[in-house]
Amino acid sequence: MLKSVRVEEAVGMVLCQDVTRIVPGEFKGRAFKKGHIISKEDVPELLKLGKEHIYVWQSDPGDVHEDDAAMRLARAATGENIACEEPREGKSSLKSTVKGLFKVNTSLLQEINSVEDISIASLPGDFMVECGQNVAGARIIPLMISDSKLSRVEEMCREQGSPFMVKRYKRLRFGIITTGSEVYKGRIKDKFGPVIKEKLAYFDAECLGQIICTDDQGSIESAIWNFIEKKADLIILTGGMSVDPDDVTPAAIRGTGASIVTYGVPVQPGNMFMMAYLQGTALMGVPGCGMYYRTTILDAVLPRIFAGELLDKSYFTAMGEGGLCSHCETCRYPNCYFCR
Ligand SMILES: Nc1nc2c(c(=O)[nH]1)N[C@H]1C(S)=C(S)[C@@H](COP(=O)(O)OP(=O)(O)OC[C@H]3O[C@@H](n4cnc5c(N)ncnc54)[C@H](O)[C@@H]3O)O[C@H]1N2
Ligand code: MOO
Repeated sequence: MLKSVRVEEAVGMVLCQDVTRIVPGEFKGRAFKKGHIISKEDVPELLKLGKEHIYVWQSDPGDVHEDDAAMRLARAATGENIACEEPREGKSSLKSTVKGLFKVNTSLLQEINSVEDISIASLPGDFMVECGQNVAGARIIPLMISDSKLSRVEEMCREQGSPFMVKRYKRLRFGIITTGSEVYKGRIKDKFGPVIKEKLAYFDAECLGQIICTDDQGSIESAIWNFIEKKADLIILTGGMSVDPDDVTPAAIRGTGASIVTYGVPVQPGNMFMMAYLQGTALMGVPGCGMYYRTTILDAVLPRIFAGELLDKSYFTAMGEGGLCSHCETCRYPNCYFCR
């Protein structure tokens, strides 16, 4: 239990929170550390900081102090490939121990945060994270909490698992099929292949090659089968995705008998994107915008493919809200709302 006492009477007692000193333009920080045993010399200092009364700790078996509580919360919430740190100022940070895709059990996190005085804030789910990146912070609303509330949270996590985990990216094999008579016939230089290769380099993927096809359905289908035989996990087809008579890429994908997840997504740039699966291989038809804009639908989809997830139609339909890129002067994706 916390008890307020006059500073003059607090000598020998344990300070229950950090005491902050602010001198404008000079200093802002901790003057006294939580846990400090107050001495006679501290009394005038505390009075100068404007503290005539302070909280001291009076032990009560039903209460847990904020640091211990933060640690218990963080431990309960820590899932696969996540580590939690010793609390500082009543907060324990959860960090990813790998590069990968951060996943959140949204309903569980909401249930946890519905317990009074509990607060866990995290990155949004399906966020690409680096090794060592902060993914969540756990703290209680100060300065102490009843053991029963913490136990409730621990029980939820025992029953439903942790609300957070990070999925490591798999090492996938991919092929690129570049379509367009202008590229095939050498009228222009291919600019799409390098963009795709650069995006995939982030995931440390293995490139099985690039096939350049003219706008002919049969040739594109053969190129798809070529990569299927080479056991590609992922085939990316570029160009020919929209409305001209020469745009035959969607027809070629359908022509292989692949099952189509979607043709068209509520995302700009990326409207004319196609996603399909053929014998377990993911096929992606990427429209011309994927070559032009820094961030498109492809950047939202790739991390989930590399995390080993199977994508369905509802994943794409949910992208409408937040699917409109603002084309910021400096793109900070994934630190933005796009495709969440
Ligand atoms: N009336 C409509 N017009 C457009 C629509 C629509 O719905 N109705 N959709 C638009 C969208 S969205 C996109 S994105 C673009 C492009 O779609 P495509 O994937 O069909 O792109 P292409 O026509 O094949 O090429 C567009 C442009 O880019 C050049 N290109 C293509 N591939 C390469 C490459 N590998 N290297 C260099 N340059 C390349 C190509 O020469 C064209 O200039 O359609 C909108 N239009
Ligand atoms: O497929 Mo287009 O992507 O929206 O510019």
